[in-house]
Amino acid sequence: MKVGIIGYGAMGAAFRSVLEDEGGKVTAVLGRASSLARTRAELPTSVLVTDDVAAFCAAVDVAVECAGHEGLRLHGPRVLAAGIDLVVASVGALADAPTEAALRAAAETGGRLVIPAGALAGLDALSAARAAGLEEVRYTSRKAPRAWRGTKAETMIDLDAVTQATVFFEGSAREAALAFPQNANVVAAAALAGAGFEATRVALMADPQTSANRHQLEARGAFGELSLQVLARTLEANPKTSLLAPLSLVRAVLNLGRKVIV
Ligand SMILES: NC(=O)C1=CN([C@@H]2O[C@H](COP(=O)(O)OP(=O)(O)OC[C@H]3O[C@@H](n4cnc5c(N)ncnc54)[C@H](OP(=O)(O)O)[C@@H]3O)[C@@H](O)[C@H]2O)C=CC1
Ligand SMILES: O=C([O-])CC(=O)C(=O)O
Repeated sequence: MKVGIIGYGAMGAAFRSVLEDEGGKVTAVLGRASSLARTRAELPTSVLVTDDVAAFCAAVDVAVECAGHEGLRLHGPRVLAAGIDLVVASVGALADAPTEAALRAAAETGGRLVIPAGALAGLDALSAARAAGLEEVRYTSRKAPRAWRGTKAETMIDLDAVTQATVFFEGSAREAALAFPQNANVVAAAALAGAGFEATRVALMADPQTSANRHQLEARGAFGELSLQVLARTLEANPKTSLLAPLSLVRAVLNLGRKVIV
């Protein structure tokens, strides 16, 4: 399987490293023109590094998006339309209805759109439980103040002055995913798996006592109750992003080529 990466930042690089440890092969990277030289320098010459979507599509069987909401919106539909399966990290982009519609329409006749759990756990149970009816789904994210820098959180809470775990946002999964494109992709995946973007409730917290990303998921329905917590190590290159996220992308890609899928 020839694997392509769209967006080679912290997640893309971690994904490639783990995929290759697991025996997979990255054959192409699609980046922005402004960062091609930097990306080229980080990769062996056998990997195509390009900003040309057609050339990228010709070089891969499967694509993994690690490029942020705008990157998924720009490239996702074209990659799917070329018949290439697309595993996405920036799931929160689907909280924008036209983007969700464009991706679903392209997947209808093209490659499959794969939405992995990313840094969260429990999406299998949530998705299964939905068939019997979900009454409540709540997600809470707790990250160090530095993980919220450069985001809308800076206008909601004084990240330099926070001394204890503090909630600075409460709302729906749609509101969270659109307002925090670098930090609330997991709740978009939970919403798509379970109760939907409106009914899935979200709280976001800054916690100066933690260096990990803490994800909590609670659900209640006809199936019973679910309560879980992921205390995730973050990537050195980006404290917003949990290591579990690129690991989840690797699992999703490898499962596409397996006969026995767990
Ligand atoms: N599902 C999940 O669990 C998680 C999902 N995410 C999502 O993954 C994304 C990537 O995370 P991370 O790697 O840590 O972020 P980074 O900021 O480290 O990397 C993003 C990369 O995407 C590139 N990029 C931006 N726009 C485009 C574009 N139009 N085409 C191609 N490449 C582009 C950037 O390139 P440049 O150098 O030019 O800026 C950069 O290299 C996040 O933005 C978020 O949406 C993140 C964490 C968890
Ligand atoms: O990596 C994480 O901890 C989760 C994250 O940023 C996201 O969902 O966007």
